Amino acid sequence: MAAAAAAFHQSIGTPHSVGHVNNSGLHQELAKSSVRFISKGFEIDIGLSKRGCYISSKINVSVIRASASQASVIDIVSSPSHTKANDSRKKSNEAALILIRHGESLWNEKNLFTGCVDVPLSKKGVEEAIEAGKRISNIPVDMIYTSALIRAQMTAMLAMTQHRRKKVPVIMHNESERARAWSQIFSEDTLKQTIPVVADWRLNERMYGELQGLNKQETADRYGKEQVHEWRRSYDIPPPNGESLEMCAQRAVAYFKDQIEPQLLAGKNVMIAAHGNSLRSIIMYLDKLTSQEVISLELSTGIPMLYISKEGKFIRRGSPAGPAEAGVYAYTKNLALYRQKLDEMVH
Ligand SMILES: O=C(O)[C@@H](CO)OP(=O)(O)O
Repeated sequence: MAAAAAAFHQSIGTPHSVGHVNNSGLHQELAKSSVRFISKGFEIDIGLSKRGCYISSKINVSVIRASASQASVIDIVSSPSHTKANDSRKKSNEAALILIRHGESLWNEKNLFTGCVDVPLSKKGVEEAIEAGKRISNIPVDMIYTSALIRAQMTAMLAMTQHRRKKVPVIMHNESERARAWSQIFSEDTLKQTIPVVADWRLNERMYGELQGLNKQETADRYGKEQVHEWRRSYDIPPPNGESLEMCAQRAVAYFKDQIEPQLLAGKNVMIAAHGNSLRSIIMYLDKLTSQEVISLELSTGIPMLYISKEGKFIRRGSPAGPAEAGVYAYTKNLALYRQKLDEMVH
């Protein structure tokens, strides 16, 4: 039953245009000198330099170069008897990694500091999760990691309701011997049609200490905007009795390196549904951001981000635009083939 494991994902980059900036759920951070937007496959930095205000954008050229020499995703659609495809996958080190910040929660809606308080998605958050699922519905997922918090788990599960492959995400219960034994699956065929979901507290939102449950605006009015900004967006200054981003990054990145990266290196396609700060930590590691760069990185709720893991490197591919847009899935041959197989299954 331990076989009920496995899975990872790839990401895709997209061309960018300043014209897209305002319509894609982008978030803006009140950074002191610069702001980075990440959405739909492009990055835009806006900031102040000695010469005035600047705007710069980035296309990852490796996106274009990233070819697809392997068939790592094909066998996920094909029957298990397609051993040739399976062999190809073993040789391949390419895998997709999808990151999704949970949809809006009931406390995001109320503008409350949330941290590790376990609140569910709002109605809008449910819709965002479903929309995120549509965007990734043509991308293979072999394994899902979420935090221990319901808003991330709801997001992962709702997103998977939209996936065209129709595998069933199943939460792994390894918290005790009995939990493990009682959640076993006794059919190999059924098992093959499942996606293991591993929930771990190390992917949780950073613990917000004594700010948890407080209104963000009221806290700013009371302690001053500067102080609240320092608590929310400095790298190594924790809020009262809470975790700094640095502390959050220590456990989230350690978990990524220990548990998730080996799966990617084995060619498994992975989705991670987590939180603003645990994902910023992981992106800091993937994109080799400095502590200065990460503090101005903001992630929108419910927007999937894709990376390709290849030969130990992570290539940002942005965010798939939607199931109807074929182009975004063709950034690697593997993703295009996977989608083609899905299309063939339907027709
Ligand atoms: O309240 C929280 O837990 C987080 C994420 O919503 O807030 P912040 O934007 O300050 O990181």
